Order: sequence, then C-alpha cells, then structure tokens
Amino acid sequence: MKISVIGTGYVGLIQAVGLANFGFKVIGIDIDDSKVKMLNNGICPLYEEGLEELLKKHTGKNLEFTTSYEKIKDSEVIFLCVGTPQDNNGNTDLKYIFSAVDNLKKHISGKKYLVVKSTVPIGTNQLLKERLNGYNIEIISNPEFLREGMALKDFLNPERIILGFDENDLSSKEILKYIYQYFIEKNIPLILTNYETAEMIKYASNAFLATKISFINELSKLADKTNADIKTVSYAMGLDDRIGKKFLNAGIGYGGSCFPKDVKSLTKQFESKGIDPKLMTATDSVNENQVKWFFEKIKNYYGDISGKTFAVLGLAFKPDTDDLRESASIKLIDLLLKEDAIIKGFDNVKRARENAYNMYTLDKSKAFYGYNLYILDSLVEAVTGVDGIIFAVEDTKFNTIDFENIFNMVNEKVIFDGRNIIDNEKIKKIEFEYIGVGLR
Ligand SMILES: NC(=O)c1ccc[n+]([C@@H]2O[C@H](COP(=O)([O-])OP(=O)(O)OC[C@H]3O[C@@H](n4cnc5c(N)ncnc54)[C@H](O)[C@@H]3O)[C@@H](O)[C@H]2O)c1
Ligand SMILES: O=c1ccn([C@@H]2O[C@H](COP(=O)(O)OP(=O)(O)O[C@H]3O[C@H](CO)[C@@H](O)[C@H](O)[C@H]3O)[C@@H](O)[C@H]2O)c(=O)[nH]1
Repeated sequence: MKISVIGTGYVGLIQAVGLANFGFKVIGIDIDDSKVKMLNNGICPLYEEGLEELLKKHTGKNLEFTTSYEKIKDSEVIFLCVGTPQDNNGNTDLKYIFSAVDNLKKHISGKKYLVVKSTVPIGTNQLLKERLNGYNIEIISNPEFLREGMALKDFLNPERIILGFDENDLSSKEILKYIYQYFIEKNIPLILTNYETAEMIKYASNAFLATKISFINELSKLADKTNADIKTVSYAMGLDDRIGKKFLNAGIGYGGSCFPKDVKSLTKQFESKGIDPKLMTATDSVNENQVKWFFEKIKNYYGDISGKTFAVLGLAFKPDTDDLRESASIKLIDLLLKEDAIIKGFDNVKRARENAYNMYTLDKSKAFYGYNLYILDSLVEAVTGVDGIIFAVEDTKFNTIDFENIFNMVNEKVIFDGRNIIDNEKIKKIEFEYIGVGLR
C-alpha cells in the first residue's frame, strides 16, 4: 500500500519514517523545498534521537520526499501532519490545513483516505468533510500524542490510538486497522469514536497535563513563602495512584509547540460556545507568570542585574530536543537581556545551540539585544567567570556536573535551579548558594 504524509515536521517525519520502517511505500510532501532536499539526501532537518539513522535506511528505497502534490494520486492513504499554530488572538490558525486540503483536492483520482493527525479544534474534521464534499475521499481523525525527545519510542509504543470516523463511513476502519496492525497485535488500546470526541481527547489530554504543571507551579510560590519543600510535596502526592507522580515537577513553566497553544485554543473553543473557560484561563495565566516570577527571584538576589553575567544551561523547551518554540529558557533569557545582563547559553543538544544562535542573530525582534548573548559549545566555557548559574531545562545530564570543580571557575557562587534538578543539600555543602522553585 502506498501512503503519503503531508507535512514533514516533528509529527509528519516520524510518521513517514515509522510507516516506511513497517514496510509501507511512503511519500513525504512538504512545501519547504530546502527541507525536502535535505530529507532526500538522508539528512534530518530536526533533532530526534535515532531518526536520522532510520531516515538514511529507508530514503531512496521505500521512502521519498517531494514538494509536488501530484505524487499523491498514487497513494490510497494520506496522513495530514501540517502545523496548526495559534493566531494573534490565541485561536487555532487552520491556514496550513486548508491549503494542504485544497492542494490535495486537485489530485484525487480513485478512493482516498485522509487521516488527520494535526491537532485541530473540535468540529474541524467535519469542516474538512464539507470542504471535500463531492470528492471520493473519507476523513479519519487520528490525533497524535508523541512527545518530542522520545518521538520514535512513542511512535512504536503509543499508550492509545484514537480514531474518529464519520458515522456513515464503513470502509475506513478496516484500512486503518490494516495500517496499524503492528499496534493492534501489541494490544495497544484502540478507541474508535466520532470526530468530535477524538478531537476533544487530544485537547483534553494536553490541557490536563498542562493544568497539573500549573497546579504544582502555583503551589511552589506558596512553598517559597513558607518552609514547605515542593519536591517532597510532589513526591508524596504522586504516591497516591489516583494523582500519579508524572507532570508534577515544579519549574519555570511548560513550553513547546503544543501545551501553550493548545491550552489557549481550548480556551477560545469554550468562549466560542459561550462557556466561561475558568480553569483553562488559570492554567495559562499561571504558566505565563511562572517564568516572570522566577526572573524576579533572580533580580531580588542581586538588586540590579545590569552587567551581571549568567550561564543559562538548557535552551530548548525540554531536554533532548532542538525545538525552541515557546521555550521558558528563551523567555527567561529575553527578560535577563532586556535588563542588560550578559548571557552565556549552553544546551546539551548541538542543534538547540545552533537554533538559539540563529534566533538571536536572524530574528529582528531579538537581534537588537543579541549582542549580550553568547552561545557556547562547552558547559565549562559557559560557567567560567559568571555571577550566577541558571538551570532552565530539566536535563538529567546536568546532574553529573562536578560542582566542586566549578567552584573556582565562577565569579559568584550561586545557583538558580529553575527546574529543581540539582541536589540542593549537596550544593550547599560545597558553599554554593542555592535558589530553587519552591524549595531552599
Ligand atoms: N510536535 C509535537 O510534538 C506534536 C505532537 C503531537 C501533535 N502535534 C500536532 O501535529 C501538528 C504538526 O506539528 P509539528 O510540530 O510536526 O509541526 P512542524 O511545524 O514541525 O511541521 C509542520 C510541517 O508542515 C509543513 N507544511 C505547512 N504547510 C504545508 C502544506 N500546505 N503542504 C505541505 N506541507 C506543509 C511545514 O513546512 C512543516 O515542515 C500540529 O497540529 C501539532 O499541534 C505536534
Ligand atoms: O512535570 C513537568 C513535566 C513537564 N514540564 C514541561 O512541560 C513541557 C512539555 O513537556 P512534554 O509534555 O514532555 O513535551 P511535548 O513534546 O510538548 O509533549 C506534549 O505535547 C505533545 C503535542 O501535543 C503531545 O503529543 C504529548 O503527549 C505531550 O506530552 C516542557 O516545557 C516541560 O519542561 C514541566 O514543567 N513539569
């Protein structure tokens, strides 16, 4: 069976490479010519562990990439994986979805199945059905749940597969069961439902996780003002199975290309139906403020941060990715730079360092203060001579830092742990000042 994947970003590329690895003949379609060229040469345009190896293995054999929608005519099944960013008002901007569907229309000959993996507001699959009315095509909603940094693992071991169908469509279930045979044999739970339920499951899952994070982040502020230790609070809460220990780590807020925009989109979806989205508004607002609150803690420590030099360790929105979208680390760096601090940034992922460098040199809104920012290729270089070390990403590789060794390299011995990843008791013993999130 031939399969097309429209949009070869974090989701589409994993889907294309993953399906090629299952033995399907896959064509990846993207409007970005330079990306397509790289992919056809077996070069991965984004960092995801293990992805480039698999890309190289299949490209030129059962996997190819193109900018031409014409190739779709040979594919029976088409996965739609284009971006669904937020517009200026926080609504989901569906322009890439509509443009892809309109391009696709021109090449429908014979029966086709369009599987929508992009995260789209409730009602969108039905809208697409109307847009494609009269064409020989069925639409299936199949939201994606992979996490960046573990995308290949998540592709192979999803916790559930959600498939939303039109009630009159009888053939799609069989086609999807055939493609997802591997998962069915592994007894991965399969939820077969209608479009709207499938769409809501995606937003509900992301919004719930985001709310869990904002919940613990809000508590961390109270812990900061009292003698409570938020890490112990999280741990003890998590021992209750009904609560669960995951996504209860306090920090400088959630980032990435999904949680921030999906929470905002859900808020707008409530509002569009005349419902006051109290919980979603709070989740979003706690998150927006968390990084500012931590920045104030840093400022309060010095009084004035102008001319102070900081090592910021971790640049992406989470570990093991090069993705800087809505990164709390970048937001913190912006706040520090705006008050004339000097930043020495480091991330364990080389591509994240490159993306950060490009962002501050090419993005006009940032370049004006980018001259106070240095992106360094070594952690030791980043911490040498600084007035404070800031941990901005929960990268466990930072746990192995030899602080005794670093003691004599820094100018001022203070650590701001924005992700509560450093052993604070150990740090204090070697006479570093320690400032965490809701713990001392
Ligand atoms: N990134 C994640 O971890 C993740 C996980 C689950 C779901 N999602 C959802 O999946 C969707 C894609 O996210 P992403 O992070 O992969 O996006 P992305 O920005 O990394 O990739 C989108 C790709 O689509 C291409 N594109 C845009 N318009 C196109 C068109 N008309 N035709 C062909 N290609 C086109 C872009 O050039 C880009 O390469 C979003 O709806 C997102 O919310 C993302
Ligand atoms: O206890 C925690 C856990 C996470 N985070 C932050 O939350 C953000 C998101 O983390 P994570 O969920 O691991 O990353 P994503 O790759 O954005 O994945 C989320 O968003 C994807 C896109 O929709 C979904 O597919 C995934 O299921 C969902 O976990 C990051 O900034 C983390 O630093 C915290 O602050 N505290």
